Amino acid sequence: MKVYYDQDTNLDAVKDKTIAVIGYGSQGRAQALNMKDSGLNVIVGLRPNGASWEKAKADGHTVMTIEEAAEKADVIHILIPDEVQADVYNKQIKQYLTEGKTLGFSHGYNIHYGYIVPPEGVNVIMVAPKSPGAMVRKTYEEGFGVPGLVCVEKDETGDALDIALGMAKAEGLTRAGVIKTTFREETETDLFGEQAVLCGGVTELIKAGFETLVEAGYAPEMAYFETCNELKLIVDLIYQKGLAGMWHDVSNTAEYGGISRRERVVNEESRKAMKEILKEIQDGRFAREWALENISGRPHLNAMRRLENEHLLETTGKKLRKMCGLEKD
Ligand SMILES: NC(=O)C1=CN([C@@H]2O[C@H](COP(=O)(O)OP(=O)(O)OC[C@H]3O[C@@H](n4cnc5c(N)ncnc54)[C@H](OP(=O)(O)O)[C@@H]3O)[C@@H](O)[C@H]2O)C=CC1
Ligand SMILES: CC(=O)[C@](C)(O)C(=O)O
Repeated sequence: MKVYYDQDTNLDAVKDKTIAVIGYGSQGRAQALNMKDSGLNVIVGLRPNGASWEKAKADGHTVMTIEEAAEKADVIHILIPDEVQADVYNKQIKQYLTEGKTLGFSHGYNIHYGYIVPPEGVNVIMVAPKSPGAMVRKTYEEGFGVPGLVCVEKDETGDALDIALGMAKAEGLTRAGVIKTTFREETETDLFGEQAVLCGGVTELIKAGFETLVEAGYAPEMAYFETCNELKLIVDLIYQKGLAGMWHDVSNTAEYGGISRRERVVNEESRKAMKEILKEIQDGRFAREWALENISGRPHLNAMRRLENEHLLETTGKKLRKMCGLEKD
């Protein structure tokens, strides 16, 4: 796969365009500030009575309603939650998508599953940082960036890829490296990652390890240190040096014990479950389930949030870090 870096990219295709960032949350704030600091003409489209309006104004942005921003912009970059994008698009954006404009996303979900169907004559691109928004901003301010993906679903003007790469450059992503892929690949791999590995898999592993130690009589603080706090340090090591580098840096005891026992934790059954999770993403079962959950007011998500927040890890983490001087007020 081709990786695009700073030296391969320029801002020519975007420097004279007005870019509307719709939404000012995790991604919206980070991407709007980075593009603005890179000299692009950014406007922010929000709902007037929402929490983001004042936040975006305080950050120095030109803020307006979603309709006004969509009408004024050459590029409309939708950075609101996936589950509300189709409704907002159909009611507040679609009518301003005139020929030659560009519609942008940071996740392929609504285009891939067909919840948003843009009109003819409009570019459809993706600029997707592979990182939470806060790190998109932090690394940019530190002079570097996070890696990202770009996609071109439709190129009506002949420069859709240049527009996507220009936005990626202005967001700092090409400092780390940007890969060109497709809406299908980004959607399916992103959903799989957040379900089976990053958010779902890892939190279940942490909770299972934490509960095993606490139920065996060890102090929650000890269990937290071992299964959560140190996990970050090990993952940092993997991020910097790869799996081999991490095994090199930990003790021989950890290396022997870890490699000889890990398949009793993540085993054939877990791998089979991962394959099933991916199949549900690929055949649309997850998307339909998530759509139904939202139509019915998110009863399951609300219940899961309550249970998750009552978990020992939520109360022990911050309190413990403060007790140990690892976290200031
Ligand atoms: N979170 C992440 O780290 C990543 C997210 N993405 C993708 O980026 C996109 C944005 O995600 P993310 O930044 O997490 O989203 P957030 O949940 O952080 O978005 C919050 C923003 O959306 C606005 N908003 C919420 N609901 C509505 C609505 N019904 N009408 C108008 N505005 C609304 C909020 O405005 P208000 O203040 O008025 O409520 C706020 O400005 C998604 O496609 C996501 O998949 C991609 C990579 C990483
Ligand atoms: C940070 C990221 O890309 C995630 C976890 O997939 C998301 O928040 O959507």
